[in-house]
Amino acid sequence: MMMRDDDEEEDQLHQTAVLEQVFGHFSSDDEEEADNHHIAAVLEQVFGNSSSDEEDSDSDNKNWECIKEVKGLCILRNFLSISQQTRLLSSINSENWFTQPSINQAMRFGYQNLPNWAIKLSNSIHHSISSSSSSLFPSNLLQRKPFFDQMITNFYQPGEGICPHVDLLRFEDGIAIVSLESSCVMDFSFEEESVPVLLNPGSLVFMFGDARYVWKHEINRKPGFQSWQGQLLDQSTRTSVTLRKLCSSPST
Ligand SMILES: O=C(O)CCC(=O)C(=O)O
Ligand SMILES: [Fe+2]
Repeated sequence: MMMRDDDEEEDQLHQTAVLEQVFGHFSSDDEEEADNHHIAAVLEQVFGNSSSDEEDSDSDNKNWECIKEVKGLCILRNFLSISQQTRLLSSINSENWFTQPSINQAMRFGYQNLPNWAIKLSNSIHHSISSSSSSLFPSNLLQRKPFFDQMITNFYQPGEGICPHVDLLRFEDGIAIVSLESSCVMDFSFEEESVPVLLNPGSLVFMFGDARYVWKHEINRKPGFQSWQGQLLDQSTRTSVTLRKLCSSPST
């Protein structure tokens, strides 16, 4: 969080006063234990929950990696911390979308129909993209409102993936995919060329231009196909959230 200097100074004074108040009067063991709880509570109040806050700190200095062979394909590997991944997964699970084995995909159309957690995710993706250094991304994409208004959550069992495809033209340029649980390799292909990209849990993929319109993407999780740097990847369940923007006048 950014703070003005004078706010910061005032805040430090406040913290000192609180710490003095907390640490100033240890006596017996019982009292000490009670105090420890109190200290933890006050520290949390003053500094926030440090274990998660440290990890969840702002995304400005996280680094985008752009895949040079596939123009318009960028990935932010540390988009979500472990605790953020856990929270997102539990929000998805509380939708109860995937309680029957036959259902492995949930879609929502229209900004007002997105779950709250998807709106927060969309805001956070927008922030990560717009705070990236220099001109990695086309500026017209960043200015559209809402940034995303369509969501697909896919739930994959081991062995399940997605066939090669280009996303439908009814969606605008600029598509985001957030990966959770099992790592997987997504293959981008164009004519004879194929480029494997590792999608680690917590990563954010953003595709635009050629990566979105020209290259197909595919995940083949059939036994034997998921290998990265010569090593077969462990396959457990995988969840992904894809966010897109519907075109205002739909194409076919
Ligand atoms: O699950 C993924 O990572 C990709 C999903 C996808 O490509 C799509 O829904 O169009
Ligand atoms: Fe897709």
